[in-house]
Amino acid sequence: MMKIITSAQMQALDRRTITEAGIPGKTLMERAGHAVSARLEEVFGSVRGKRVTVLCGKGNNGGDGFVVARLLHRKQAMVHVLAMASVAELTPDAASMYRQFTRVAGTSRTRPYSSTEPVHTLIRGSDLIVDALLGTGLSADVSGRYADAIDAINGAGRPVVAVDLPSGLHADTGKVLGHAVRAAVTVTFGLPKLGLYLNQGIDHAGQVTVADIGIPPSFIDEVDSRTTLVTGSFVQRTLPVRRPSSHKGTFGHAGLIAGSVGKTGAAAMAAQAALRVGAGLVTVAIPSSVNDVLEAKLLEAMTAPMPETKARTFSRNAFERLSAFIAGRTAVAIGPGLSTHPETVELVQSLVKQLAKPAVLDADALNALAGRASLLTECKQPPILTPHPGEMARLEPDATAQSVNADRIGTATRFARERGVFLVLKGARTVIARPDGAVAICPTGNPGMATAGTGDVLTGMTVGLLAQGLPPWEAACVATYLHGYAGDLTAAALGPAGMVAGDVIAQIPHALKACHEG
Ligand SMILES: NC(=O)C1=CN([C@@H]2O[C@H](COP(=O)(O)OP(=O)(O)OC[C@H]3O[C@@H](n4cnc5c(N)ncnc54)[C@H](O)[C@@H]3O)[C@@H](O)[C@H]2O)[C@H](O)CC1
Ligand SMILES: [K+]
Repeated sequence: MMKIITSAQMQALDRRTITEAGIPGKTLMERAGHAVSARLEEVFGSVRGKRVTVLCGKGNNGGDGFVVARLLHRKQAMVHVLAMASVAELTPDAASMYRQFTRVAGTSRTRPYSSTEPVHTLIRGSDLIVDALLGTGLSADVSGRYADAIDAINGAGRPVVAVDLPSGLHADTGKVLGHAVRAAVTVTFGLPKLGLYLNQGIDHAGQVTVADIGIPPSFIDEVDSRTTLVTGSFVQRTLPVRRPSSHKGTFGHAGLIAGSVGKTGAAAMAAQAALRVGAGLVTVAIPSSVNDVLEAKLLEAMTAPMPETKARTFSRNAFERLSAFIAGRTAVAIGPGLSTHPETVELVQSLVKQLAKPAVLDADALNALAGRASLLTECKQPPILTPHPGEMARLEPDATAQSVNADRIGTATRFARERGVFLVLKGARTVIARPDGAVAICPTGNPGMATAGTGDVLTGMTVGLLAQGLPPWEAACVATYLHGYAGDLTAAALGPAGMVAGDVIAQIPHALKACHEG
């Protein structure tokens, strides 16, 4: 995992690196510029012959921009720099990089930014735009020429690469201070900043990559941050290993308590997802009258028909058999498609109270706990809850989906600590919290996943990893990352509008393979 930090923490790391590790600020700036230039070509291809407009602020963010301009000029891009400040107003490092740029490109390649038609035309005529106006030094609402520049960038409808942060975005809160650049790609330096993963930060940052610019790891270890980013390397080293001697039993037996009349699809998708993420065996406990329907949908997964109500949902008479069902599994998931029939709600509450297996509680199991979250402290093992904001609001007194989304990290951290559970608060971006107060943010996923059933898929993937022996924290983080990764592969292949949950299931093996290979 990678620590996520605030701009103040980044600035302190910057200062320590320069003063204690003796790495000059200009070296950091040069490395930052190289990282942006490399990422720009990785995403958009060779810059040779392309018109690239670099907008540079008066601080070190602007300084990074002058480095990018010089590097792209050397790669035969047609670079123009629009400077917000005269060289006399620049920070010393930025001024030095400005002079290095004009030395190789000539002063004709740079001009002062002005809110005039020729400048706007130049921006609109770019193939690519580099935003080096403001970074962690942003300290007030953007106005005046900076606001005009940001609006001109956004109005040009051209791909934008943001240096460290999209200008105008608050590094700690992800809030837009008046005006903010909408970037296709953001290259942030040292460590990820919280604002890139919160609120409007997600829309404005685009694809975020973190560039290593040589901050000493010991300094990073000393930063006090309880928030981390789930990374591909964390997933790669945490995924279960399949040794040649492995057999079905090695990968556990996942049990699902799911489904009711009209909602067998949720059970089927969760079961398929559990198998696709590598569980050895999967059995679905299902109300008896819809058992045959479910069997028709499933090949590899088994089913266990259970006593039901007249409404064809789990009945309280299923309690003993479901308790034995849970005892016979490596891990269980309760919830997809259960319905909120009063008898089923009562049954779920009784099962949760005596849970003594690694477990996932989702969907209608969470709805059964509405107003009864105190039952969770009776679980013998802390379960993983996977609410979306609406389900989260029902678990919390006086909460709404809006109030949950207004403070996603705080809500998830508080609930996980108070109830002693692992909490996956779904949404953009998904937040994973654990009983000791630590919290992780998942960088994968996209709006195409806002479609019926993707929650059931995540539930299946999570219980599938629990069944393979991953502890709850690792299972929750890895399942969420893989789920979002499979969703990203699906959106890339089918487009975000037309994709459905079943397509995400089909991409799970590809996401797994990509994460294994690193
Ligand atoms: N390890 C790293 O993170 C590195 C960071 N670098 C880059 O440096 C910037 C931070 O530079 P700084 O000079 O502190 O501030 P900015 O360049 O972000 O801001 C410039 C300047 O702008 C003024 N300002 C603040 N708010 C506004 C506003 N609303 N409107 C207009 N002007 C505003 C304020 O005076 C600032 O000083 C960081 O983001 C990185 O890009 C290093 O160069 C490389 C290593
Ligand atoms: K910027």
